[in-house]
Amino acid sequence: MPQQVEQDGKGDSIYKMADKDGEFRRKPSSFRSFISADPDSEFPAERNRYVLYINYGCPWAHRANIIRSLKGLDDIIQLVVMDFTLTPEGWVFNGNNGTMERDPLYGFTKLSELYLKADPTYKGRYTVPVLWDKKSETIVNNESSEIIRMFYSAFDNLLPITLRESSKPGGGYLPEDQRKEIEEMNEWVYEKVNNGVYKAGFATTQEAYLSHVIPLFQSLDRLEKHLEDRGTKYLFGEHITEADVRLYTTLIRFDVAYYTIFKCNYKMVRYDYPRLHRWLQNLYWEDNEETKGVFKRTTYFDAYKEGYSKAVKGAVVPYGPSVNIAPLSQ
Ligand SMILES: N[C@@H](CCC(=O)N[C@@H](CS)C(=O)NCC(=O)O)C(=O)O
Repeated sequence: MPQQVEQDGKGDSIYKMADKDGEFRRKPSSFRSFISADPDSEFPAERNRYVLYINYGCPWAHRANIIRSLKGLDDIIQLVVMDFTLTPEGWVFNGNNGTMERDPLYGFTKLSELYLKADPTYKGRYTVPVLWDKKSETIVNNESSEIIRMFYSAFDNLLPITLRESSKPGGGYLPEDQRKEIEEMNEWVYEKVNNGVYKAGFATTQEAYLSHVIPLFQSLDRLEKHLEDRGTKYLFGEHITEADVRLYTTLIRFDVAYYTIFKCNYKMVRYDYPRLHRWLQNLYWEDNEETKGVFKRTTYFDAYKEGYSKAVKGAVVPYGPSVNIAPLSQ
């Protein structure tokens, strides 16, 4: 019996994501501490003290991976990459797909071991991303929306001036003057798009599926209109904000994985949403001051196709599409 399923008692298989009523409900994350620039805090920003555990398939882990590199924290926060195939024992280290054979810190083979080291009484799901503190040997935080916010500025004193939020022309990844608007968008994009694809994909009744897939496409229409009305390169102007990062990790998986595997097939980004498509292409292909080539470098299409196929319990990976993302000239 898989450990996770035993713990939350939700069914006979880890692959069964929906509750009895056919609805998939993502559970709140449990570890919610913050790294701080204050040297006297519980988790002070220090070089080589923290480790980010991810896999390349997960869109929430992808957010954290993108911001880690955009912020120039690659040499400050260690990255540990696990296999993207969900097993009956949860996420594992196995050396597959170019990932690590064992946890480099403790030699663990399962992510659950890390959670239980942090808290032997832990009863939740063993999710990525995880931000680990090597000094106090515990999980600082396992909620991506909070991990990325720590990365924006907590380590700024350790970074060259140009990489600090205070020197960014647009005000950084969460500019104070746009914070309200960005947070408003975060809310519905999370509910209807980021998590909407999962709620459609893991639904086990027609009713549950339709109740999520329809609002998903209405929200993509709304995002397309937002870009049209604003006429800006990114969602909130000429600089990347967290709204762009949070949407990117879902849209880059859309045509290659969610469209087929999660049955989100009413429209395709590439054919039906010209502005979102161009926005996505710019983020992926451009290598400039804004993107630093990080979006492309952290994108793994094969992991999306294979990882999601296995997560919905089918071992068969879709053959297409023939082009993962069209070049910028198209
Ligand atoms: N709210 C969390 C969600 C993280 C999450 O659900 N991650 C998925 C992978 S995409 C996971 O690890 N699932 C394993 C499981 O639920 O057992 C975050 O944003 O960090």
